[in-house]
Amino acid sequence: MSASDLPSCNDQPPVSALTVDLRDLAAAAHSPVPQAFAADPDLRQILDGQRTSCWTIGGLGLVGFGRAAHVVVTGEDRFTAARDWWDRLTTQLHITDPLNRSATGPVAFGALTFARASTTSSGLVLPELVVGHDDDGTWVTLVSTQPEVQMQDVMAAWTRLVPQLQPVGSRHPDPATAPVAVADPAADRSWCSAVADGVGLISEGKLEKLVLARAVEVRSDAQPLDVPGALRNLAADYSTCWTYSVSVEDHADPSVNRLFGATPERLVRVLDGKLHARVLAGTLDRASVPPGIDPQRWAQQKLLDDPKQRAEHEFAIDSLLDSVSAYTNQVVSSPDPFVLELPNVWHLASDVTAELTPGPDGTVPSALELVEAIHPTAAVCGTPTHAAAEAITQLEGMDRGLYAGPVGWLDSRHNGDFGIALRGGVQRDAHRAELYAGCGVVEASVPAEELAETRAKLRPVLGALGVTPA
Ligand SMILES: C=C(O[C@@H]1C=C(C(=O)O)C=C[C@H]1O)C(=O)O
Repeated sequence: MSASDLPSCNDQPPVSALTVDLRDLAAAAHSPVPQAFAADPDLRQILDGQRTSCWTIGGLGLVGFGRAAHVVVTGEDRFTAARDWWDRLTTQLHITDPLNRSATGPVAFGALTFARASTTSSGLVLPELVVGHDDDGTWVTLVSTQPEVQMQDVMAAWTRLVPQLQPVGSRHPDPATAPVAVADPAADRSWCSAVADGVGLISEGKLEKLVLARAVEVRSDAQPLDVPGALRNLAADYSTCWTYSVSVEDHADPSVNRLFGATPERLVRVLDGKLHARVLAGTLDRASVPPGIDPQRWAQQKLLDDPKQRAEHEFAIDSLLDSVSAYTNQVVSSPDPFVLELPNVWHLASDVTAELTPGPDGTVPSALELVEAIHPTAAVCGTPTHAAAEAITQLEGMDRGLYAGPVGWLDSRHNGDFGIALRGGVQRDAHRAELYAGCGVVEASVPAEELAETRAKLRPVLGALGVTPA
């Protein structure tokens, strides 16, 4: 299925977009922008509300409010259909953007399924108002159905859509009414046997690596799940990860099928003709350090010096380099991975940058084009890709939906930033969410250890939701 004609959801299509510098907006007479925010525009202060889209890291990034248009796409051509919709939409918009740099002007938030055969909706959302903050400044973009947009319209939209400032920092609900993770020992056992089957396929030479994941259900009977609160907690406690939230479908109840989490893995960023990626594969639970051992030495020994972890990482980095080779003549990647420290785990990580080669028309490929070329890497699928994807379908026995798919944003100049939707989940309704975690499986993998690794990866999002540990 492909994107249909504009508009996808609203009766009236957006026709214009205006970007203003936050300083100008805050300085205008009767501005609704709090002076405290103008002085310190840490986006985590406005990361609230039920209809918020976000992509933030340490207070920088983008937060979107409301919905001016969206597109839902599925199937193998979901990337091209989304791209076509966005190109058509932005060509038709009258854009006033004096700042004219990455992420200013209209931006869409997007989430796409891991598998082409998934029945889950992929898509893009163009929020009505976006607040952006990077090292060079802070701006606000309003998308409107009116041909002429003024500063007053941006102020009115701010008043209507932007929540009250919240202090940055994590807060957790009362343990007495905390949500619970539904324990399912039989599902854990069958997941371990799927891992053993995966190891079997590798031993038979059918695969070299595959990534197997499982889902955990969280329920909150006493009160609605606080997903905005979880986003604020993740953004505060995991400030080196990208906190994301996108609702592709437009449900009257905004909690239905909302994707959320905080990922440490950047699939691809396109910024002014350059590509950036952070590949992760190889994991160590920080809670596993034996007493009396220096944690840094332990991490070095168990990750950098361990052939199993290095092999897992090698597959992931090779798959990325292979898929970007057609788009660049010059790739820079450190010869050895480094150890990335997160509050819950250490990962083997490699940062990659590349100069994109312009096509005959002088433009470089768009972020979404690269996302399509790169997804799925062996960090979340396996090697060889197609055989691993088939094994995942057979062994996991679930539709991954948006988990492990690309999530992020794109602008109208082909810039964008996409991560892999990990360390999070999908809220199903006001009282229920499904969270996901997976691990790379190689010949030396031990099922019980992989199960423990998924638990370590689930800790951040469970903690952010206030789930009481079992
Ligand atoms: C699959 C996940 O994580 C991926 C798998 C990793 C591994 O196997 O070591 C590490 C980081 C991610 O690339 C997940 O978090 O669900």
